[in-house]
Amino acid sequence: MELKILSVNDTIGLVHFNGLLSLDECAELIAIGRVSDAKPSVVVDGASDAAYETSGRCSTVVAPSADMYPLILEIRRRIELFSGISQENQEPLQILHYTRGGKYDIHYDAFSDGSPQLKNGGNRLLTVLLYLNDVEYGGWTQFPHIMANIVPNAGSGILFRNTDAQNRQLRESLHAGLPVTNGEKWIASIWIRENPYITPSADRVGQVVRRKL
Ligand SMILES: O=C(O)CCC(=O)C(=O)O
Ligand SMILES: [Fe+2]
Repeated sequence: MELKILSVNDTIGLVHFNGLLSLDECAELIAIGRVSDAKPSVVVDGASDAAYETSGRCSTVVAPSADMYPLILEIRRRIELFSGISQENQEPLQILHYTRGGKYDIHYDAFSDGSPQLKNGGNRLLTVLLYLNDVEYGGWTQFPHIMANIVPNAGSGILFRNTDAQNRQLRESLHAGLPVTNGEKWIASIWIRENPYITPSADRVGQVVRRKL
């Protein structure tokens, strides 16, 4: 693995890198995404803890078990080395697929004060996004406060901070996945918590999913 740093922004510790995954590994993750039972992506409501589908987040998601796929275990290990934060603090790796028009409107990954989600390992300190394919056009990850636009390219990725020194939402970490204008977009995402991640119990997750358009 030969990691190259392409650019850095200090305000949110945004590191744009290349080479954490090989192109073959990107293709393998996409293949895992294709064979898995993908569901519409959801957004978690900070106050109520409900997860809901919304037109503001238009993609499908799978979180394949790391026990089934050695590559996913290996990626978790690499992210541990790269981020300097224990693997235990990582939420499960998600593979996201956006088709044409797919997007994720402007949002914070960190939870706001008082969110019940904070009980599952504290706040989301860091986000790692791995771009798995070249998008024909669009699908940039945009950070309006720091005026950064990241163009998704296979094998590249970004890491950034979501929280300030008090582990509260960092204003400048606001970001969006802009609409895919042409082609499709595959990414893998991992959120890294303050403390070891506690998986919410399956039946609770099942209960909170409801449709809100
Ligand atoms: O698709 C993107 O570029 C952004 C994804 C994102 O912000 C997220 O999954 O939290
Ligand atoms: Fe995000």
